[in-house]
Amino acid sequence: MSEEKEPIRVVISGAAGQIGYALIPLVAGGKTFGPNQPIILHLLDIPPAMKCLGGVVMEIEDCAYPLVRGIVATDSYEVAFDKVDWAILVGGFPRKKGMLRKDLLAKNASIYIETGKVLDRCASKDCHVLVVANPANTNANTLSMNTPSIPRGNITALTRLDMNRGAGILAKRLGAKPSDVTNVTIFGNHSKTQFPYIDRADINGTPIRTAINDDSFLDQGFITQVQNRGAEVIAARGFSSAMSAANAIKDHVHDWFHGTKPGQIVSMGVDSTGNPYGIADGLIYSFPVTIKNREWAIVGGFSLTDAQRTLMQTTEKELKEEKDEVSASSNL
Ligand SMILES: NC(=O)c1ccc[n+]([C@@H]2O[C@H](COP(=O)([O-])OP(=O)(O)OC[C@H]3O[C@@H](n4cnc5c(N)ncnc54)[C@H](O)[C@@H]3O)[C@@H](O)[C@H]2O)c1
Repeated sequence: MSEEKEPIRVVISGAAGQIGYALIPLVAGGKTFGPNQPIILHLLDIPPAMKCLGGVVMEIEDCAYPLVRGIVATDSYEVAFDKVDWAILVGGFPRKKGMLRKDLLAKNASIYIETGKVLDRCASKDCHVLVVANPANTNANTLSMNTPSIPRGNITALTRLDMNRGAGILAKRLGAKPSDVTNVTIFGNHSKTQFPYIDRADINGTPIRTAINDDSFLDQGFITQVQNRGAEVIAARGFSSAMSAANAIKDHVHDWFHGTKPGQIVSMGVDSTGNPYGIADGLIYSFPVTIKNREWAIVGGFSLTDAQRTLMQTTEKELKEEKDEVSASSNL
């Protein structure tokens, strides 16, 4: 009989929210870290959400998950981040009606400065961090500037949902299985400026451009559809994507933990410093990556037309502006 693995500590912030409710069953049920990896769940939320979080804890207990070896539910950052190995940061301040982007950035910057400071002090020095809360790339960058003792490569932002959306749209158009569409790439920010790139994507070995045979759709309609999909879900449901966001978090963390398969390329918001695409250093920008031993590497050499380079620069410009706005609001 093989020896049981040591449990790892996994914190989910914003655990009482919509995404938390859809994500916890995936993490607790072994879909992220695998069916043999015991976990201790740390669940963080703010004081007004503690009653609701108490109900979530009861439900986790009632699921009797074999892998869950402990639950810590708290509104204290110090308790939540104590010795954690993985941090999935979903908690943040939502955009309210009439709120300026500048104000949203400043509000979340203050949360992610504090989160970074406490994480740096309390978490494992090899803590792997995924930031989900929007503006995800910029929150991840703000956090990283406040975690000097955690490697910058360990801080990432979620763009896997955009990648999955792209694969889903292409598969639907082809009447195919989404899992047959591989290597759709997201460049840039998790926002409406993101650039979904399909010239390395294929379906069962056939390039997507050949299979779809409609350049005007691929170079325009498809891009706009992926960029606007989140807003479409909000307009229909009245809430932002939660089931699909949780599923994408599961995919991101699963591939980071276990590594990518041969030939598989995934998208993650990662440190842009030294990237092979000429994007400015010091951003958290989404690139195509492969992953081995829990370290990602950017895949270079994608061929790009001038129009595609312009799309990459548009989303880069937005990230630079967000970074500057955060610096101006917080003297980072
Ligand atoms: N990157 C992506 O692909 C992606 C996709 C979907 C949603 N999102 C973002 O994820 C975030 C969460 O979405 P949701 O639908 O679960 O929202 P939600 O409002 O249902 O839940 C957010 C939770 O965070 C908590 N929270 C607020 N401030 C906190 C803080 N300082 N510390 C800890 N917890 C805090 C809230 O109390 C709430 O329980 C939002 O910012 C949303 O825009 C990102």
